[in-house]
Amino acid sequence: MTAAVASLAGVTVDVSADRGRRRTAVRVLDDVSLELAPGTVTALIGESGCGKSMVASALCELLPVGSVATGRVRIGDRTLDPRDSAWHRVRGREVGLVPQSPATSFTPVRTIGSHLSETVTVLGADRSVRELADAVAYPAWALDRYPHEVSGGMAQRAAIAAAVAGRPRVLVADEPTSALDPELAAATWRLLAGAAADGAGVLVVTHDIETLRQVGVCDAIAVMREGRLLARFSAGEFDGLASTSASDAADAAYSADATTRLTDDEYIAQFLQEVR
Ligand SMILES: Nc1ncnc2c1ncn2[C@@H]1O[C@H](COP(=O)(O)OP(=O)(O)OP(=O)(O)O)[C@@H](O)[C@H]1O
Repeated sequence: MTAAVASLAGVTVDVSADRGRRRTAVRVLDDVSLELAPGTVTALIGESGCGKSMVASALCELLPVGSVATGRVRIGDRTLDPRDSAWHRVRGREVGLVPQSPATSFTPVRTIGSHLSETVTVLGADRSVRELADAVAYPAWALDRYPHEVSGGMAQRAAIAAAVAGRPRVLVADEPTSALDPELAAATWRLLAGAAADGAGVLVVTHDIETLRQVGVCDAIAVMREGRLLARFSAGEFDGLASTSASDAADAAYSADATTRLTDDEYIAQFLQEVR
């Protein structure tokens, strides 16, 4: 296998939470190991609250304040501690993040063009604002628009333009299609696949595995449950399982009583069912 462009090795994260009058630590990631190969798109899936966004945050060191992380994060040739000051230079340049709500992640008092211009300057990007806009099919006439004046799809394109400006070797997108209709979702997946075609290792957190698979740009699928990474499949393995032996387990999982706790295999089978 080609050397990974990013990896998590045995990453465990505890965040502190209020429990009545006491503060307790809640484990949100439990010994997670994951590698991203260059030129590939990996989808991270699993039920709500299982820790997908925490994995994305760990790859950018954007974990909640007060969280305690152990394990290793490697980006390119660097192994970074969670509080390493080098993260300031790594974010944007080596790891790009496409946020879940691009329209609200931009400052409302500045235009999209102004945001991209600042990103280009800060990162010393090798493409102009116009070139970045062209790369993601963001219309030049809309660079003077404020974030609230553009559609969800346009805001998403602008966010991807900002994330790829520094030509990061790792691109992390947290539910980038959650507010988009299927057509715009497919266009977003293709843009992210374009970053992979340029050599990046791309991780997408998504509940939209069906559209992603339909577009045919997904190389690997990792399944999470309760802070653990249960399994990682190549797209071919996933398709094979979805169409054959897993079907029975999926049917069993779907018909299981709501109070019945699924086994890990049944849990995985639920997701196979979605793309069958
Ligand atoms: N800022 C935070 N502070 C404390 N706990 C948090 C914070 N963000 C998330 N959590 C907790 O961490 C756990 C994992 O959350 P996470 O957002 O990673 O799940 P997810 O799989 O991305 O969910 P979803 O699909 O609903 O976005 C959950 O128990 C959540 O309540």
